[in-house]
Amino acid sequence: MTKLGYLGPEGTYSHTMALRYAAEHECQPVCCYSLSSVFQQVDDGFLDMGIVPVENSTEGSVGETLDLLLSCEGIYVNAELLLPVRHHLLARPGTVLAGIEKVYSHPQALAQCRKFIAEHLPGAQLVETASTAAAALAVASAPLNAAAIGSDNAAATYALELLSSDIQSNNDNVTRFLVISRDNPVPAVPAKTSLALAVLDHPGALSRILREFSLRAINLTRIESRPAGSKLGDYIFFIDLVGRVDDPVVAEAVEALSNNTLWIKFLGCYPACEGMKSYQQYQGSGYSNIQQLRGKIDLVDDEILYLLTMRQRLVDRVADLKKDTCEVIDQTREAEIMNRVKEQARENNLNTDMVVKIFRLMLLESVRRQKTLISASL
Ligand SMILES: O=C(O)C(=O)C[C@]1(C(=O)O)C=C[C@@H](O)C=C1
Repeated sequence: MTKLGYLGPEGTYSHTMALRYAAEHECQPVCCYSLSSVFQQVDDGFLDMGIVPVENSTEGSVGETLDLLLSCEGIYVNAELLLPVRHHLLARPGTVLAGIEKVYSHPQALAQCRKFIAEHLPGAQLVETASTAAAALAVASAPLNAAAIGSDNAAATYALELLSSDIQSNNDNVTRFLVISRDNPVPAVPAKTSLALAVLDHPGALSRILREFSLRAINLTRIESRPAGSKLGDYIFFIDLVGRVDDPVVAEAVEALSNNTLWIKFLGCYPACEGMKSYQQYQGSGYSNIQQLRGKIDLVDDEILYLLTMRQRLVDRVADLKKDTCEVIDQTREAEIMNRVKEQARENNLNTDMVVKIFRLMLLESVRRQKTLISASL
């Protein structure tokens, strides 16, 4: 039977997720005692798959999972799963709410149930444990004045009762898990693709990377930075995008990233989870029909207009500096600009006459605008 590793001990939310996945996919959950052990055992072939938490809607990313995804060669993401986090107050049979003096749980779970504790257990001592499962285990052999905060699965695992259900302050608290394995069959659409990349250290590199996606209407559902572990200020970016890795538009964007990246690592392509917003927004991409192409042309036009606006703002600032001399036209600078753009036009196989006309028009407009601004300020 297929073996699925999860971060134990039994009764953790990872265990709950593993049980749910195993029920649907006929596999056997295997308890591991660290995230790196899940990755290592998948890599060694002892486990076929692993299930690992990657982010929580309240607490943010699980950095260790991201680091392991990056450092383990030949391990890919095959699925994403969402688990709504439901905390309950667990206690041994016979315990009553009024008699509880100690509450055990992981610090995050205690924090996430702050309102309930303040209202119903204001005098109780809070005891922090390594996991919600460890809290349930402690309470299973404690006197009847103790309770744990954890899942219904932890209650079942350690023969505890639910004294109060759904005691979390935020009902939208969700943890996202990834299923990892050694192979990565490209799924049917809708799918997501995860990448990690190191951005070159020059101004604008990150914005150019993001532009390659926005120009192609590729929706990024997540971008996360992690320290590269080398020197302070060096970061690695983790990107999740909506689209299959073999979609020509996605492939073209990834190819275009190479000008601004040191390296790119493909982390996996997997079905987009139905609960994710991005899934509902997924329209499909491509270059195959006129609507799709016109949509992309509109995005490029938006970008041109945005850049014209940015250029105009800079020209206005130069006008400010020219107030004293009132000499607006700078022939040397204009020649420099024209030479540069002509060369780039040739390199990019653009009609140089057209590019020259556009830039002449822009420079003419700069001069007109600067003259108006300067005379208005005098
Ligand atoms: O660089 C300058 O001095 C500017 O005023 C900007 C600018 C331009 O639009 O790029 C505008 C007019 C000058 O003749 C040269 C260049």
